[in-house]
Amino acid sequence: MIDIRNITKSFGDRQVLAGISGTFKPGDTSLIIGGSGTGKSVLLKCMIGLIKPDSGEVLYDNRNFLSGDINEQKAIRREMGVLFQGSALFDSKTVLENVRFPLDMLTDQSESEKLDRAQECLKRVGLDKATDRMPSEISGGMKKRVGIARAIVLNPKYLFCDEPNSGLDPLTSIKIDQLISEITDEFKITTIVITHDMNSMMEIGEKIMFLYQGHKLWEGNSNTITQSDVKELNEFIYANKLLREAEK
Ligand SMILES: Nc1ncnc2c1ncn2[C@@H]1O[C@H](COP(=O)(O)OP(=O)(O)OP(=O)(O)O)[C@@H](O)[C@H]1O
Repeated sequence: MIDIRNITKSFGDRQVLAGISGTFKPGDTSLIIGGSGTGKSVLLKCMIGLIKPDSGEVLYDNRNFLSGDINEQKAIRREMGVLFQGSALFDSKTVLENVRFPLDMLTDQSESEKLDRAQECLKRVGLDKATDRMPSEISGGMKKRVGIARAIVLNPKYLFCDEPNSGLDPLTSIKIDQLISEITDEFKITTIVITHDMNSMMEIGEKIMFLYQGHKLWEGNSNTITQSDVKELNEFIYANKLLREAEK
């Protein structure tokens, strides 16, 4: 369970997060949605420790990530998996080496243990036959799968995905969403996905938080999102629908 409490962040005199609170549960794929520049990525970065908020708390299973002691912070970091936008694979490493990388960096497992675990994760994402390929030789959807395998290789309790569908066609996007959702459910991970993809919202939004100009304006799920009376959310959904129509 992740609890965020009253997170604020400004850059100069521009307030980007104006006091965001919320709870994210294990086994749920929770979405943070909103238009461009509304603070989604900054919020995610505050949660994983890449940006220090001006105020507020982030609790990982009741452990205070921002003001806890350094060893506790390290332990929490070790329990996080992150799928970055664009997958962020190492171009000079094979698929298998990319997935093995966190094990090389953060564990003292034997070579065979690391190999087994990396292969197991690649199998889980359906890429066990692509282990020796280079990132330049695989499709965008496969790269995302490698990114997911790498994000789960250390068995995370918390998984963060920043725009996992960016650059993918609608069908591949749905498959990636389903994979994230299945893995979340299977391993009871607390997963947070940043997206502005309408399909994702309808397919995997067990909990959805809508940000608008640094404020949380609405919270609900894929069943309640179309019934909201929040004008800004309805406009966001409408704009998304128009975009989808235009893409057809
Ligand atoms: N390091 C920074 N320094 C100054 N301003 C920043 C910094 N990081 C983000 N911002 C600003 O904070 C605002 C929110 O940015 P953020 O990246 O969180 O938006 P977003 O909702 O994720 O948008 P998008 O969907 O386009 O990625 C933007 O106006 C951005 O320019």
